[in-house]
Order: sequence, then structure tokens, then C-alpha cells
Amino acid sequence: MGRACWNSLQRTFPDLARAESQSCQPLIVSPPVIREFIWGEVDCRSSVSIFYHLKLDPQERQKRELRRITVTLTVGGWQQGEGGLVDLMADLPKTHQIAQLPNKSEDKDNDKEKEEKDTAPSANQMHRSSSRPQLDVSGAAIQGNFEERNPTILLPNQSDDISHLALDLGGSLIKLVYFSRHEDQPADDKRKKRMKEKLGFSNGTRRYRILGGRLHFVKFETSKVNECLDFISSKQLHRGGKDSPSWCSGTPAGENATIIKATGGGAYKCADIFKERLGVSLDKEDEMDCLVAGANFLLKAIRHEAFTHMEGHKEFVQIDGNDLFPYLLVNIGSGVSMIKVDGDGSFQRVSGTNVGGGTYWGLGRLLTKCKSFDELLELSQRGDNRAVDMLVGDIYGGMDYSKIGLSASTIASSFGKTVSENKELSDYRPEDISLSLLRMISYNIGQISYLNALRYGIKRIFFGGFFIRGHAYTMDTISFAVHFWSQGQAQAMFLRHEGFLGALGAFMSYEKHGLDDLMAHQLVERFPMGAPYVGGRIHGPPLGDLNEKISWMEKFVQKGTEIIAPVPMVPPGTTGVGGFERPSSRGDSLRSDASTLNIGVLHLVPTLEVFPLLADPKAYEPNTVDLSDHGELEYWFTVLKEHLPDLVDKAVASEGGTDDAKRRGDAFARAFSAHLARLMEEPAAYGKLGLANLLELREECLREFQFFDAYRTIKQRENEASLAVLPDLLMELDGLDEEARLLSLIEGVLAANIFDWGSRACVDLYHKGTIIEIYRMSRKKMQRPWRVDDFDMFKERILGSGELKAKPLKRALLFVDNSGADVVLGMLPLAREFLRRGTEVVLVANSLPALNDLTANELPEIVAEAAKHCDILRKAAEAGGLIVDAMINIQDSPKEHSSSIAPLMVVENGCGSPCIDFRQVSSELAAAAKEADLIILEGMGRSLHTNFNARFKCDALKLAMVKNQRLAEKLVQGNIYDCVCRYERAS
Ligand SMILES: CC(C)(COP(=O)(O)O)[C@@H](O)C(=O)NCCC(=O)O
Ligand SMILES: [Mn+2]
Repeated sequence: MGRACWNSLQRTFPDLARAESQSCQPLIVSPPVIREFIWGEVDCRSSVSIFYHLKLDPQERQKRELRRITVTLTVGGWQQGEGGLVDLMADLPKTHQIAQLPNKSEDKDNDKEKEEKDTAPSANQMHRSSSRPQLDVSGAAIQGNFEERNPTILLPNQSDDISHLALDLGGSLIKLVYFSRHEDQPADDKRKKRMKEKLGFSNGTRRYRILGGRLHFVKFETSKVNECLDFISSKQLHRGGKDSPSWCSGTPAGENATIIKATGGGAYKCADIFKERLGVSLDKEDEMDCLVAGANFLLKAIRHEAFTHMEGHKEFVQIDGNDLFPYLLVNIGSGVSMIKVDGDGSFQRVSGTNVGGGTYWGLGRLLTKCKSFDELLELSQRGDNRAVDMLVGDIYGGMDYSKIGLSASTIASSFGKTVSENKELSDYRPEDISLSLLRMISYNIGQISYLNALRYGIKRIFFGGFFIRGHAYTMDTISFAVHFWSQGQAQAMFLRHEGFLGALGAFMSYEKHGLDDLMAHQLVERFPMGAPYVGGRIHGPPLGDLNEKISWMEKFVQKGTEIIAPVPMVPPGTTGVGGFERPSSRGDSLRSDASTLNIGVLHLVPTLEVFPLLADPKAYEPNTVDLSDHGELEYWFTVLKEHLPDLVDKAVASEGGTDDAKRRGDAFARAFSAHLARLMEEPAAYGKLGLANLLELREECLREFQFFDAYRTIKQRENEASLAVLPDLLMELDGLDEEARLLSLIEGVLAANIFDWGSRACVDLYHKGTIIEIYRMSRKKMQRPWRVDDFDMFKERILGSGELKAKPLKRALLFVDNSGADVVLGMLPLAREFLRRGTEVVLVANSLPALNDLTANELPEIVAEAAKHCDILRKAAEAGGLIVDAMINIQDSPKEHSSSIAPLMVVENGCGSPCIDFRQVSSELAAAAKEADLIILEGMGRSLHTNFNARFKCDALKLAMVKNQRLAEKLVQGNIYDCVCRYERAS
């Protein structure tokens, strides 16, 4: 066999294996660090173990390690099977030198690849290979359809594909921002390709390949630089990413050193240790440039980045990227810089103060003996500054100085009380000293900032830098100062990624990384999920694989209670009018480390766009239920908590109920509960919180623990049962006149929306009856008028009224919801009605599974199945490229259908949640929307929890059954199982 099988191996594993020359066939596993191939052995029919030597550093011979990879092949497309594998291994020399595998995605690299094929591997090439990521192929397995020719291989133990890293090496903290790419769905997805052709959309004329991935934020104390280096090394962050040569570290081809962008003083101070330990050079970027670039990026690209913080109340501010400048950026690090920012790259450092974070920490350390900044901050939580500060009341015998607007509790002089008291330092409580210091410095910074804003006529002041640390008291003090001195005219705003401005700016300074034209809608924040480095703070060693994540999660339970425990309460503060009062946050439940879980991972999803039919994208708010109301939050928190055991059961069963699945299920439940508890404590922890975010968080969390489709079996079963009933339903419908048919169709959609595995009431129903029994019962209950009933208006638009004929609709977008009856007996018959009227229909379904919602990938098969019983659906699906004629066995052919066939198409919506946020939809949906004159939103998630109040540029029909008593009462003043049929004309 030899050659043939080897070729086949290359085809099957284009990234894993490749022959380098005619005479010898070295095995390349990743663009790797493997130097010597040792031997291979076949474990069983489907797996092969390959042993190899790994040299971590070619210079250091002793750093050799024997490793083993097991490549699991459930052989599809590879005909040779077991014998081939054995032969292949027999063919390979026992020990073999391996060459660097050139990157195959770039033309110039292909040329180089040819060159390298022609020459024997040199020491230099081998050295270059060490700047590539190490690929962990242990447990590798073919994913998906085994019959496919080039199946994807899942590397379960491979950490993210790291592509980029930038650093801000500050005096007290090292901040890291790194990007990890994530694989998009396979590019050769047939449905997607066809939709691209049909809808004629493209990704424009970008110079660089569009990347999808995540931006991560991590911080370390500068004194623990070795931990930082370990982290970088363990995650191989300093190595360029796979397939990313055009933006990889800016290293000219052929040069050995990897270059990492860095800013902050440590970029100079720590250069040697980075070179020594990681072999990388730090490319220094100007600190101010980076701060401004980072702030501009965040303010333009991240929706809930800026917020105000007054008296313990946090409120997110919607920043209009087109109306951002000028603003004052106050960066509070060890010292303080005040920068007037006029545009991208256009700024001036107008002022600063040497009294900053370093002052607080330095003086605090001397005066209190605290060992860390955080300890000092923590201490302040329990302090009472009246013990050291001289108050107005101390001077005026307990009275206000009301003539000039100062109350008795106003600080007249920070630390002033200690002058008149004959006490030693040890006579004062460290808590009181810490608080007095904190107030003195924060207030001073707030005041100077405002004066500078005034000097330049600037209204908006953004405060950043790690001094703030999401600390409620600090923010309140600064806000108070700005508010007080500006008499309410100026507002202090804070940034969620406050400490990462510099690192982000350094990250943005990489040329040609393809991220420079990021748009607001392309970056979506996802919640930090079960990782040890949530919110930029390391809570444990870096996690290599899912297994570690699970065990970390198990430990997190103990850690979690610590994390979410509220700070001890303090005695109520003094009050009064005017002057500098004690901000109130100290007494509520905000913790000193409130920032710990504040930062989500930013997901770069290049294909997401704003839905073009939104009437007013700027005013659009997807959530109907606002969870900043504590009562609401508590209610939905309980609903989700109670649903958890059932969800875990389904998730575990969907993965075969194995021990591993059970362990993951348990870890998922813990992770999700911890997030819920965290949000109960501080609802704004991850940004503005609505019900849709909670429901999405749950799905994200499931995926994090590798439950990709918990309701898979249920969905299949319900689809089959419903498809069996469909021919009868279609016959029944065809026997009705137009008007009765339209009504029956809408009733059908509403009735079938009862099949919802996310609703507690519906899950209870499932235990009582069969699918068909529930469906019949639900249909019987469809008495009009429904709770919201605009049917007549809708009917008039579709059928016209009296003599007046209705204007034909060009294209309808039908946002489908649940699998089974919901789509098969509800939405598909409705789609068929539009098609027979000559209206093009685009079925819009989820990109990723969420509960029992249908996905766009599942739809073509269901349509094809339904089309077997219906000529209209068949022809439309053919016209829409959903099915090919040969597959279909025609059973009915109604007389009436138009000669020019309106197509039936399917697009994905870009979401993996039961709700939809129209600020971020897939580009294929955005393209399909352009010609649409009607949208139909179906289901509670998409038309009630979200978008109930949304207005569109075209007509919109919102259809749902309310399957929750409280929502029914609150939203439509009705009862559970009431129906909503809301029709709104274009606005
Ligand atoms: C998750 C859902 C929005 C899904 O509803 P759908 O969009 O499928 O109609 C809904 O089931 C829900 O709000 N459930 C939680 C409320 C409850 O259990 O009563
Ligand atoms: Mn649903």
C-alpha cells in the first residue's frame, strides 16, 4: 500500500499529516514541535497510536520528552481501513526527522512549501517551527458524518487556537489581551453556499481573511511575572496562530524571533525575561497611544462598555460611536493622566496628577502594613473616615456651614483630625486610614478631572485604569466629586474593561491582523464561563481541557461561595446637603472585587449585522422583561433554577448518559447556578441584563460543557410524529375557503407553539399526554378573540377587503421556533399558503440549538420530508435550492399554483438562543431581509420576551402562545395559554 494509503491519510487529515519528500514520509502532526518520530501502533480497528519525541527547545537536548498521540479514525472516505493503517505504519521508518510544515493558507507560503519539499529540512527550518503552536491531538476523532470525504477532526484536548497576544506591563499589574480563533462551520456547507448565490451577498472586499474568535482579558501582579510567563507558555500564547501568517506577530518571514506588542514601563524592564523564558521580543508601543486606541475601540465596539455609578447604582450608557469626541480620558494607574481625545489617534495629554493609585497603595502600605492593594481596598470597606478626617461639623461645633452649602459631615480636611489629637499611628484603625486615603485621592482626581473638562469645554469624562477595579466606593467618590463641582453638568463614566485599555491598544497596533475594521455589531460579549481566568483574574492554573474545566468547576463551588459572598455591612453613613458626603455604596452588597466577573470574553463574530428592517436600530431594545427590577430577576432566577434538573437530565441523556456526560452535566449545573447567583447579587455584572441574556447564558453554558444539542432526540421524535400527521392536515386545509383557511393556519401556528420544552407548564403537559393529544387539545382551545387579536387586520392585508384586492407580498420572512408540531403543523403550512400566493418565503431558523428550537441545518430535511406530500412545497423548495427533484415522491398536486414558482428558502439567524436580538443577525438573514415586506415572528422567546415592542420597517406579525402565568398577567393582562396575534404595519 504505502503510497496510496499515505496519500489517503493526507487527504483525510490535511492539517495533521503530510508527506515531505518522495524518499521518506515523515509524519507531521500539526505545524509542530515534533522532531523525531518513534513508532506507531494500531490499537484497534479504528485507532492508531503514534509515539514521538518532543523537543521543547532544539537548543536544549535534555528537554526531550516522549509523547504519544492517539489518532482515532472511524474510517469514512478512507477505504483502506485497518490494513492500510498497518501498512502505513510499517512503511514509516522507525525514527524520522521531521521538517517544519509550511502554512498552507497563503500563496506565498505554498511557494515556500514547494521549496521546502525540494530541500532537506535544515536546522534553521526546524528552529522556525518552534514558533508555531503545539497541537494537542490526543483523543483526536472524526466529527460528524463518517461518510464525508474530508471530515472535520475534533481535537478534544487542544486548547484554543491561539493567534495573538499583546501586553501592558504596568508598575503593579501585567495585563494580557489575547485572541483565539474559533472555527466557523465548514465552508462547504451546501445550504449556505446556495443561499449566498440566491441572495447575492458577499463579505465585501476585505483585504484579509475574516476571522471569528474571542478576545480574552487576563491580569497578573507584576511581582508575579513568572506566573504570567507560565500562563503564556502553557497556553502557547507567544506562538503565532495556525493559518494566520498575514497578521502573525509581524515577524518578517524567515526571522526567528516572535515579536509581541507590549506597552507600559515593563515593556522595557521585562524585555530580557521575556526573551529568556519565552524567546520572544517585546515590540514597545507608546503608552498614551495605546490607552487612547484601547478606549476608542471599547467605546465604539462594545455595547455596554461605559456606565455611570452614583450612590451604588450602576447604569449603562449607550455611546454613539459617531458622536464620541471630544472626551476626557482619565487613566488612573500609579499616577494619573488626563487626556483630551479628539478622534482616532488624535489626542493631547492636557493634565495629570502625581497623586494616584501609587499614592494610595504606597501611603496605605506604610500606614496600615497591608500586603496588597486589594487588601488595602478591602480594609477601606470596614473603615469610618470620621476618625481621621476633619469634618465641617468638627470645626462648627456639629453644625452645617449652610451659608456656603457645606453640611456638617463634609470633609473639611483629609486626615485633619489627627493634627489636633495627640495620638500615635497605632492609635488609629487601619480601616479608617485606608478609607480616608481612598476618599482623599479619589475625590482629588475627580475634582482635577472636572476642572480640566471645564477648561476644554468637555462634557464627558471616562475614568479608566486599575486603581478603580470596579470598586463601588471609589467610583461613587469620583462621581460625587464630578457631580458636585460641575453642579450636575458633567458626568463621570467608567469602563468595564478599565484596566485593559493599554493592552487592548497594544493589541490593536498589530498591523494587518484583520481586526482593524471591527464594527460595533461584530463584537458580541459572551459571559465568562467556567474558566479559571474569568474577568481577567486568574482563579487557578490555566485549563488545558474540558476535564480540567470540570474539576475546576467542582472546586469553584467552594470558591464560588467566597466570590459571591457580600461584603460585611458597615454602619450607616452620615448624611447632609452639599459638600462631600459619604457615598452610599459602601453599605450595600457590592464587593471590593466587583470587577472579578465583570468582563466577558469578547467574541468576534464577523458575520453578524444589524437587521436592516429594524425601524430604529439606535432605540431598539430587544428585551421586554427588564431584570434590573429585583422582583423580576428573582422570579426568573427561580424559574431557571427549577428547570435545571430536567435540563441536566436531557443534556446527559443526549450524550448517552455516560459517566463522563453525568460529570459534565453536574459541572454545567454548578457553573450555571454560580452565574445565576452572581447575577442575583449584581444584575449588571455582565452588562445590562434582560431575560434574553439569561436564556442565552444557559445555552452558552451548556455548550461550554460540550452539550451541543440537549434536545436532539426529542426533536427528532416530534418531527417524525408531526410529519406523519401533516398530509391529513394539508388535505383538511385545502378543503377550506381562503378566509377559513387563513384563520385555521394562524390557529395552527398558535396551537402548535405549545410544544415548548423550555416552559415548566408545557413540560408538565408532556407527562400527561401524547403529542397528538396535546395538539388536539390546544387546537380546540383556540377561541377568538385571542388575548391580543389583530387577525382581521392581517387578513385584510393578505386577502384584501370587499372589492379591494390585496397588494401581493414579495417576500415573507418566517422566524420559526420549535421542532415538531410547531414547525411541521404550524409554520410550514403557513409558509405553503404564502407560496401558493406567489410570495417568496424565507424560513429563518437558529444557527445553533437552543432547547427544542429548530436549527437552520435541520430544516432542509424536514422540508424535503414534508414536500413528499405537497407539490407546492416541493416546487418551491426546488426553486429555493433546498431540495433536488429526484428525491421527491409527489403525492398531492393542488390545481392552483402560479406558473412562476416562488422559492422557499432557509437562512440561519446567527443566534443560539430561544430569543433574538436584531442588533446581531447573520449576514444571510440581513441579505434576505432586504427584499422582504413581511416578517412573522413566532414563539414566546422571539416575539414576547424579545421584540414584543420592536418596530420594523415592514409589516410584522407576532404570534405566540403565552406559556407562563406571570408573563401572561404582566404583558397581556391575561392567563397562561392565552394567545397573542399582534399585527403591526410598517413604521
Ligand atoms: C424558553 C422559552 C422562551 C421558549 O419558548 P418558545 O420561544 O419556544 O415559545 C419559554 O419556554 C420560557 O419562557 N420558559 C420559561 C418560563 C416558564 O418555564 O414558565
Ligand atoms: Mn422555542
